[in-house]
Amino acid sequence: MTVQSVDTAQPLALPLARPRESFRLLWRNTRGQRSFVWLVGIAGLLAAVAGLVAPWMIGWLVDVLLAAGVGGAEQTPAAADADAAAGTAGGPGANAPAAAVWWAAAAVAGAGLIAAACAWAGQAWLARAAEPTVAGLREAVMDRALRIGSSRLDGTETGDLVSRVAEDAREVSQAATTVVPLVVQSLFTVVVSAAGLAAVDWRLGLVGLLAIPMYWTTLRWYLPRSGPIYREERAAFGTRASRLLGGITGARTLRAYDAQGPELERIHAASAQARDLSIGVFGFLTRAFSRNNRAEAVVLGAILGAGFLLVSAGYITAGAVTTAALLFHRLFNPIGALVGMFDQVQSAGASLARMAGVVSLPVPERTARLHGGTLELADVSHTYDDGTPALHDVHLTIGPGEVVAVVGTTGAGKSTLAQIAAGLVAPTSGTARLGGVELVEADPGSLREHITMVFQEVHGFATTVAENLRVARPEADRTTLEAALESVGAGWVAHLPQGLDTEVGEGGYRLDPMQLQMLALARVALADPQLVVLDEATAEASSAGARRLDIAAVRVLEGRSGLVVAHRLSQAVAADRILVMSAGRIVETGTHEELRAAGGHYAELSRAWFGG
Ligand SMILES: Nc1ncnc2c1ncn2[C@@H]1O[C@H](COP(=O)(O)OP(=O)(O)OP(=O)(O)O)[C@@H](O)[C@H]1O
Repeated sequence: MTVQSVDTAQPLALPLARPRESFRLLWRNTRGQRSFVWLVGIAGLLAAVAGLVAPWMIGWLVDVLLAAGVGGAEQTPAAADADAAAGTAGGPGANAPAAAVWWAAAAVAGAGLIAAACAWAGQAWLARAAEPTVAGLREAVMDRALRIGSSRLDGTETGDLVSRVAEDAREVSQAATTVVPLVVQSLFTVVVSAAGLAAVDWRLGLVGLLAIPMYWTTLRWYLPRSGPIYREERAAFGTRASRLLGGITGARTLRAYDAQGPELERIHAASAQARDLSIGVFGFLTRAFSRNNRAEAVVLGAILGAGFLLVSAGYITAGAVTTAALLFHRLFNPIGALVGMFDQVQSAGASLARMAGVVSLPVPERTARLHGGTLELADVSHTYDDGTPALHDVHLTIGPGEVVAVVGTTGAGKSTLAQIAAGLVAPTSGTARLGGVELVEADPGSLREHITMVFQEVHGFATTVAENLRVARPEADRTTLEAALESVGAGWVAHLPQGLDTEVGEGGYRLDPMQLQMLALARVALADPQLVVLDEATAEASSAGARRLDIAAVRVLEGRSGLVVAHRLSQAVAADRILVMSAGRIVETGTHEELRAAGGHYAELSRAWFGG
């Protein structure tokens, strides 16, 4: 049994991590991949810098051509300086403009190749960094989810926890491999191009800054609207899909009643709604981008206007203005992409915060070692987090080798008692001890060695039968596994397609509930604990199967103490003592004969079950 840590002092809702904690967790999980993270950064920076070459070269070319008198333009003083720098001063020869064009073309092509190589390498390195990081993150969440108190897992938080481990991990993983590369590349391009713009001329750089408030206004307009619109569209897609599926699966019934018409109308209505919403989303995106385009047109116009004045005043060359305008133009796509991806980044950030929230849950230190002995529950009461009372002042002692059965109506508190006896749930008041040591303080490994619990719903892990058994004892060899199976009468495993190596669980060989229960009992034999807690372990099987399971349970209990939650009275008859529970209390105690003679609840149940 995997004994989970117990912490009753937790608040009910699973927490969300703050952005800083989320980032720290993410960074911690990049351990081992950091060199790839840096390489991604360097490749992104190089690609962005290589992207500066084209605007720069075109600006230079403009100056060279102007200096050469191509287009009949007059040379400004600043152009003359540039000319000197370009080595074409003193009157260009006939070949100078042509050579400059060739040089510029070669530089642009070279830079393009470098940018492409960097983008390709960056993408490959990012995959190397992101996949193990997200896998580590998922494992960290899973690890914590398995170690926090099982009372939390059984409560209202289960769904939340499952969605954090499954959906949020998928969201983060998708973002890491699709959105993050684009965001990183866009950010580098924006920063490097803006720096390039300021380096060309600080005055033009200042004019370029005008774009920031304009983009900001677009973002403020876009963000609050985008989330609800996309959510509505996704919900409409979901409705359409389920309507279509319902129509297909129910086709025979619809035909039988000749009721296709109304169902088709409903499908049509759902499709029309999804279509209209998609058109609306398209319109919304167009409006968002047109706002961006407006900002870009205004600022580009301002840069050209300011450039005209600066060139006229002789401060800069026409080539510099060309470079500045092209650099500003380079911002358009990445900024558009950043705005478009903002809500995806936000949603991935929210998922990361939810995952980090699980990892931040404290797992209390438990160090006490158990040494076996008598199980003693004293004054035990339990109320679940949602306020449901389950147990009231329960006293129970199970000595070494003693088997106690618990019977009672549904909701009487049997399972709660079993989980407290197994150390899986901490009672809200009172104590549960084994050999004088409190179970809630016992080291999980020590608890696992001494107490094993079998639940009614036995899980078959998607792996081989052998690995399913090794959950209880990882080092067990095949002979040990076979002996354990034999001891519970599960010889049928040898007749499975690949015997112990048969894959079971999701997608594998389908084991029936009785077979799964037998594997669970074989696990108990492998774990070899002092105390076994069986919670309705045979309730699901058919009567023939139930008899075989009863025998297996009796064998597993031989030489051990046991607490058996018995749904069928036949399970309780052989017990040394029987407890009858009602509304969270133990109302009768005794052997089968004593309780029958007493004429109380048990006698009534017994008459109904066995007759007479
Ligand atoms: N995780 C939980 N969160 C909140 N309430 C719970 C939880 N588990 C059980 N309860 C409630 O506690 C009470 C006792 O339940 P428990 O499962 O211990 O009874 P039981 O005798 O084992 O019932 P059954 O035979 O149906 O399994 C019931 O009212 C039940 O609804």
